[in-house]
Amino acid sequence: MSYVLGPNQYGKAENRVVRIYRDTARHEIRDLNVSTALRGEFGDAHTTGDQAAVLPTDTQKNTAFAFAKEHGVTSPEDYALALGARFLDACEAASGSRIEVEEYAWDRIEVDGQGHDHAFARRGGEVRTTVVTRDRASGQAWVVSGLKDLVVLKSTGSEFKGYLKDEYTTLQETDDRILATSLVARWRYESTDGVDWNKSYDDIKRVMLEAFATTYSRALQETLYAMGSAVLDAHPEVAEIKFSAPNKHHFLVDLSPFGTENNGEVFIAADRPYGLIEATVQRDGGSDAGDAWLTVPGFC
Ligand SMILES: O=c1[nH]c(=O)c2[nH]c(=O)[nH]c2[nH]1
Repeated sequence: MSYVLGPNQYGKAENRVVRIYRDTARHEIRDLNVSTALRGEFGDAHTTGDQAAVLPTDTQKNTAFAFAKEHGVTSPEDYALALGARFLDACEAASGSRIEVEEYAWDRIEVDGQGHDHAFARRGGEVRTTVVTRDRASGQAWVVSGLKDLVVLKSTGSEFKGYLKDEYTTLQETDDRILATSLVARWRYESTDGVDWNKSYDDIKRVMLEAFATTYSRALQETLYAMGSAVLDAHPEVAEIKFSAPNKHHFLVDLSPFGTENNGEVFIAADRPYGLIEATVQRDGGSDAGDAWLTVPGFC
């Protein structure tokens, strides 16, 4: 039997490129998932192992990040056209390039009726949840309501420093980082009577978003505590609130090998592993939770 190489292409899939425009205090964000591929005369790479014609997928990845700064992202189309042309220039063996871009849209978080300068919520929105538990013997009922998949991001106003260090610590302290999470929050109502559930939900969400946007963050832990305290302050009908918040890490990309500065403008959004920060904010001497959390998994 003899074989010939059929259709083939290669590239780097799903580069999570986050471009922040921060020339003024009012930041802009472009959040992309970029997949690149080249096709053409790459037979030798497959059949003889000779990689001379191959522009590595690692280089394609670097180019995707460098172009987010050097060319910019005014639209997925314009960025993809530029990237695709660059690969044809850089790789003679390529007869074609294919750039696929998915863009995640972000809306500014509203604070006092105004879009915040550097705090955003991902468009598409959250899922509202409730768990109601009833006990026949006592006749009691508990309502635990909340939300999940509320993806929020601050492009500044967040630091992480002064933490414990040991011989395994490599994390650099930072005064300015992206803070992002996909929030799960659940709150227990004091009572099942006299609550306007829809109004309460809408305002608790508003209060949480506003606290996220306006609290300078020294850690996600501090931000969660501020959000929880703000909810308890504004909503006497809420007994306690629990959060589960993955720290969606955004790492600054080193563009210096390409002679390009990166002043907090281009990040790689990593999906795993992630910090998982979980906390309860409750009233001092607050009411007994009874069975409220018995069947609610995933919280400490
Ligand atoms: O907000 C944070 N809290 C942490 O506990 C932590 N740990 C870490 O590595 N980065 C962060 N960020």
